[in-house]
Amino acid sequence: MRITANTNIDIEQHFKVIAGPGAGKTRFLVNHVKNVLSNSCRLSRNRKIACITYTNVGVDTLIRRVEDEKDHLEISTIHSFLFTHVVKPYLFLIKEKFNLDPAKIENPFEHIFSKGYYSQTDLPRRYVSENDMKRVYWEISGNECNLRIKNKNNIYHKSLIKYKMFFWEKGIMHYDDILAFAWEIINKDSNVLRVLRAKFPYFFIDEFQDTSPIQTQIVKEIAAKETIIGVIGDTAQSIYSFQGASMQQFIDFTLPSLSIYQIEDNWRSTNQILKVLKSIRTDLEQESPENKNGNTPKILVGNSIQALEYCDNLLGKDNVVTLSYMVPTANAMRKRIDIDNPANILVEEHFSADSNSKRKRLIISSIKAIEFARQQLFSDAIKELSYYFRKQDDFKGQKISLTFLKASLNKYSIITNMTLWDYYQSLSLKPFISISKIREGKNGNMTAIESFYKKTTYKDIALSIRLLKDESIHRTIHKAKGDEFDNVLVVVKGRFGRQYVETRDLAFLLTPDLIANEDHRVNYVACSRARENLLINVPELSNNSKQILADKFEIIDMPSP
Ligand SMILES: Nc1ncnc2c1ncn2[C@@H]1O[C@H](COP(=O)(O)OP(=O)(O)OP(=O)(O)O)[C@@H](O)[C@H]1O
Repeated sequence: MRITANTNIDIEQHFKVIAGPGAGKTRFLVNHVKNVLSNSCRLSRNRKIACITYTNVGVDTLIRRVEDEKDHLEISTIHSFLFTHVVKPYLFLIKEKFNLDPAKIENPFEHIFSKGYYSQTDLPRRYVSENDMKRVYWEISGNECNLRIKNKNNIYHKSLIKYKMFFWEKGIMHYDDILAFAWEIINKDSNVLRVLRAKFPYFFIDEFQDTSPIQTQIVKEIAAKETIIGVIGDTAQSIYSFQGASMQQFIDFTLPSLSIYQIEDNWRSTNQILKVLKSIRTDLEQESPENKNGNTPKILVGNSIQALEYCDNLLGKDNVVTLSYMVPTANAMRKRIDIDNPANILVEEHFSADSNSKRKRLIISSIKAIEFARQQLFSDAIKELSYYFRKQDDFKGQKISLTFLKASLNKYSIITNMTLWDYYQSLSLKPFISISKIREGKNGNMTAIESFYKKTTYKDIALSIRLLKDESIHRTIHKAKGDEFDNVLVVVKGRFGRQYVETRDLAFLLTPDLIANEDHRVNYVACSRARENLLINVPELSNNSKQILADKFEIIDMPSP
């Protein structure tokens, strides 16, 4: 059934809302929450509405929009919700199965591959590479939840569990473990579900297209009694397959007497931007109900920093949000450096040549902290650093961290141009830092570690740093999901260390296929964030493509740098 964002639907019926970008899904959710708050007799101080959204941006947007009605609401990401209400309080139920010490387990972390732990497992080196370990995920099959490796048919569950247990023994739980543990717990003791349903008579999930199979399974188990489930999403915005999500999950999702609603229209973007969006996506004829008119979208061909300067001149400095596919590109835009073919390397992976984990952790944390502080994320910066100085001041290392950060920010223009070697030496001169010496080679022959430190720059590392919470104007597309901006510059580059190739990297405009191609969906999400002005930067554009795109875009060549 077709509805609008302001329609009041039956509050005691499971529902699924399907709609394109800017249709008002978040607005619908806010409106529906208000409707439930006003009309439900099943809420109290201890019985709340759970609002789950996939991103921190989503959480913040909802909090902002629901304003002062937050008391009967629990707004969080699915990981944070399941950690707080299922895993943390009931971990003891599965402690034997996974050899866990509930007292030790802290907040979850991202999985960072550990060579040391890997070498202690019986994982067959010939078949499972270190790189494969980045694609480990949990999968439910029948009555079991098993660890698997994406794109591998063989099941290495027992060996993978052994690897994971090394982390758990140290109190380190990964984000994906939360879902598996939550599933194990609710299947171990039905009382957990009973309590959960009693606490949350309504359970709404935004951005449901990015839900993984385990999450869907958990939601269905909650829905079996009492709790009303509502899911909202858009298949064309499914961009988290690397975390196990699939758009099919959203398409197939059903519950007994589920009502299905559709919201059409696009309230966000101008007709000119909608023309671009419609050319990428043919299954949806979105119109602007207010018939918003604006500027023709632009393709800026050439150097990305010149493109950014062009935007500054056209729309005012810092009035454009740049959206990039990869973390290094977003960081490079922030630092106003044009980089080609960024690779997708985690900071920790850069340091594989250094086997001294204490030294490399301190160096990595210090760089992370400086970069967080540069983005005004001071509490993240201090959290990252204070551990190392915890015994050296009366404030658990926070005072020393602050002094370090202040001095580093003052000298940032020098630090950012240092080699890692010089940076490491500047750290070792600080009286409150104790760092073990790097062994140097003899007779002009550098050791592997020395060579890495001398050939890598601080800047190389800084470009790979992911901000935990990114609300800056230079973001990755994934971090901009659910958000909207007046002016957007989508920065298109070669990716994963590959040279830019127009037929592949600009295919989302030239030969779009949102069903089969996640990269196209990611770029579609980027373009659909723009309210007034959409600009796309590409390194080069063939004459043929210029002709194809000329009916939707003004094409502007940047002068040679
Ligand atoms: N019925 C409406 N009347 C006026 N403005 C609306 C209406 N619905 C939505 N909007 C506005 O349109 C913009 C997009 O709405 P919203 O963020 O809810 O869309 P969405 O469907 O969640 O988008 P996306 O999936 O792309 O994140 C917002 O600025 C919102 O205020």
